[in-house]
This record gives sequence, structure tokens and C-alpha cells, in this order.
Amino acid sequence: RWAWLVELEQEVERRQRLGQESAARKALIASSYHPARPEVYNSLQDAALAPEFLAVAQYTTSPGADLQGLLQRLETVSEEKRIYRVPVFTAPFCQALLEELDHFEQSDMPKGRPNTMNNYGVLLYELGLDKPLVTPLRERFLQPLMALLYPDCGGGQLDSHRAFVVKYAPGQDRELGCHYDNAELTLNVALGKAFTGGALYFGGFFQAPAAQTEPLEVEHVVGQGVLHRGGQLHGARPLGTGERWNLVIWLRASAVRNRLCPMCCREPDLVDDEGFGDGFTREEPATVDVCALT
Ligand SMILES: O=C(O)CCC(=O)C(=O)O
Ligand SMILES: [Fe+2]
Repeated sequence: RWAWLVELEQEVERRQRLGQESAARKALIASSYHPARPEVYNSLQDAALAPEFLAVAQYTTSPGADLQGLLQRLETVSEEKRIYRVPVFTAPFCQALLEELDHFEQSDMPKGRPNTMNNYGVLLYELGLDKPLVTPLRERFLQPLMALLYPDCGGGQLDSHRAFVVKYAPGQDRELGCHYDNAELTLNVALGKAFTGGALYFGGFFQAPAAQTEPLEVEHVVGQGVLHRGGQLHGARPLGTGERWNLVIWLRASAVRNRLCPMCCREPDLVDDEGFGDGFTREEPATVDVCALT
């Protein structure tokens, strides 16, 4: 048979095994890995968050919060592309998380790949950091923020995520090709270490390709997070020197993706999977009747 068809079938099988294999690695890591910085596995404390991020959170959860007020508390990187930036973690927390990730990388534990494009990094779910760190970050902080910034992209209906750390280093991955994310919305936080190069670049929106224009370059700043729509075409320039570790959280809203898969732009044909899978659900998420709250 045609080689491409065999390759396609193998890729379908590989994808069908991903969830189970990831759960097996998570179980093994939970039973036999010894963390270097056990405190990063404690449930997320406000002390780990940058003061600017806490101020944004306080604003977005206050009565009467609106987009205009929020924009005074964030950096607008591009109004047209709807890209924003805000400090997320304190320097000591970035440091502790990096030490832990480095220690895990050097361990002989099995490691899943972050996504189909990055070869180095860690899936936070497998390390056991989803529950204490990423879920509270999504539910308590990102959901109210994204609800104001991107109400039309499911920002107020986030119900799952895929979180991973990507690592760029000499002799390993050094850059990332242009792509869109399997996510409605994305938060990308630079954790360190020290590096040059590696800027993000942003092109048009993939469902609505614009005329060819120069991409927008966005330098990573350690501790700060960049917020963008998953469908905003982007990539990362080659690393110059040092090592770059970034936490990427792909935020998903089943209310949006159940109707329109962000990868193929069609209504999805679902296959059962472990955990959150790719963030689709068979049942519609419960909707809140806002009038009933008043
Ligand atoms: O390298 C980066 O900072 C971007 C990573 C990214 O775009 C992704 O993993 O989706
Ligand atoms: Fe991406």
C-alpha cells in the first residue's frame, strides 16, 4: 500500500494510545520519583504570583469589571491581534519550578513529549502539577481574565487545559515553526533560565488568513506571560545563547470546540480518551442563566 497511508494509520494509532501511555507515566512518576523542590507541588499560593497578576485577578473578580478597566492593568502587545502581556509568577517561584523541572529532566523517569512539535520538555499532568498548580491557575485567575479579554473565544467557559514546559537549548530544539495551537486560548510564560533570542512571532489568524505582512516580534521576558488566541499563527525564533524554558498552557472551552474543532474547523467526530483528552465533551457543559443570578 502507499507509504503515506501506512504512515497515516500509524499516526492515528499513536494518537489513540497517547492518553493511556501518559496516564501510565503519571502513575509511575507518582510512585517512584523524588522531587527536588517538593514545595512546588503544594497548592498554588498567592505568594507565587506576581503583584501585577494578583492586581489583575482582584480587578477581574470585582463587580463591574470591564474590558476597558482590565486593559489599564495589562500591557497590550497588539490591539489588532489581541495579544497581551502580564507578569505571572514571582522570580523565586520561577526559580523553584525550574530547579524542579531540571531535576526531573535529569532523572531516569519516562517523559512524554509536550506536543507534536517540541521534542524537549515536560507535561505538567505527568509530573503531578496539573491539580495543584495549573487547575487553580485556570479556574481562579485565568478564567475571569479570559472572560473579559476573549468572551467570543470561550474565555468565560474554559473547562480544561493541556499544560507543558518547552525547553530550548543548544544541541536540542532551538526554534519552533509557525503553527496554531490545539487550544482556544494560550498563556505562554517565560520561566528562564538566562537566554538570548527565541522571540515569539505572530502572523495572521489561521481561519482568516490575511494578506502577507511582516510578523509581529514579541520578546520573552522572564516571569511574564503572553496571552493570545490559539488560532493566531505563531512560532519561535532560534535561540541565541543559554537555555529557554517556557510554561505553555493551552486553554480549552468545550462549549466552543464541541461545535468547531480548532484544528480542522469542523464539528468533531469524538473518540473516547482518558482524562480531559483533547478537551472535547460528549455532553454540553452546563450553561449559566445569568438572569437567574440577579
Ligand atoms: O516556544 C515558545 O515560547 C512557544 C511555544 C508554543 O507556541 C507552543 O508550544 O504552542
Ligand atoms: Fe503554540
